[in-house]
This record gives sequence, structure tokens and C-alpha cells, in this order.
Amino acid sequence: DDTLYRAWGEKPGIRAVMDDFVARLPQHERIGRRFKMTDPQHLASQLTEQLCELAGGPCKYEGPDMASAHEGMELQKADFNALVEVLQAAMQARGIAFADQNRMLAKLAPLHREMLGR
Ligand code: HEM
Repeated sequence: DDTLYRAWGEKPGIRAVMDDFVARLPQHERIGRRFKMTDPQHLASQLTEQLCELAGGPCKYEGPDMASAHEGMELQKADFNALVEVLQAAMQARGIAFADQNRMLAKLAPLHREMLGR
């Protein structure tokens, strides 16, 4: 079922939201510092593959698993809430319909357990 993938405007639509998202991340008051050394192109590209796959698109995320990617960060629930706020701002700015925003957030939510406290 690729309805979510198509609703987001396929790969270019997902990439546009991810570019916006990674540009906003370093500016966040509390979690921004974690992204100061991050290559935004790399992160946007990895996230695009991941969200494309989660949305039912013809992609395969081939980066590190979520536990390894966030090893040593000791992420807490509040960090995820902050990240979701930033993602919501990017989705809003890119005109993703509210229902399609929430469908994507629902796909991402289960992943957070793999990273908590690691
Ligand atoms: C469901 C939630 C999340 C998902 C799906 C996610 C996904 C990813 C992915 C795909 C990468 C790239 C891995 C790689 O190629 O090396 C990454 C890296 C990263 N993530 Fe997350 N992440 C999530 C939550 C968070 C949170 C809450 C934080 C901190 C507030 C965070 C901070 C970072 C940082 C700092 C990097 C490393 C970037 C770099 O290599 O410089 N992530 N994440």
C-alpha cells in the first residue's frame, strides 16, 4: 500500500520535507546542539530513504539500525517530543495534509523504543 508515499509527493516530496527538517534541527533551542556537527545532506538523504520505505514507497533504508545510529546519545522521551515538533513545523511548511502528517508520525513512533537511553 503506497497511498502514504503518494500523498507525500513521492520521493521528491519526502526529500523536500527532510531538507526543511534538517535545516531547522540545529536551530532548536534544546536539541539543536546535537546536530551542529551533522552533515545535513547526508542526514536528509538517509531520512528520505527511511521515510520512503516506511510510507510504502520503492525504497530501502540501508543505513545503520536505529540503536546503533543513536548510540551514546542517551535520548529521552523529551528529545523525541522536541524532534517531532521540528518535524511538524517542516511538514506544515511543505503543505503536507494534517492526516498525512499523523500517518507518518504513527509509522515513526514505534522506532523510538529502539533508541531510548542508548
Ligand atoms: C523516530 C525518531 C528518529 C528517527 C527515525 C531517526 C533517524 C535517524 C537516521 C536515519 C539517522 C542517520 C543514520 C546514519 O546514516 O548514520 C539519524 C542520525 C542522527 N540522529 Fe536520529 N532519528 C530519530 C530520533 C532522533 C532524536 C530524538 C535525536 C536527538 C534529539 C536524534 C539525533 C540524531 C543525530 C545527532 C544523528 C547523527 C547525525 C550525524 O551523523 O551527525 N535522532 N537519525
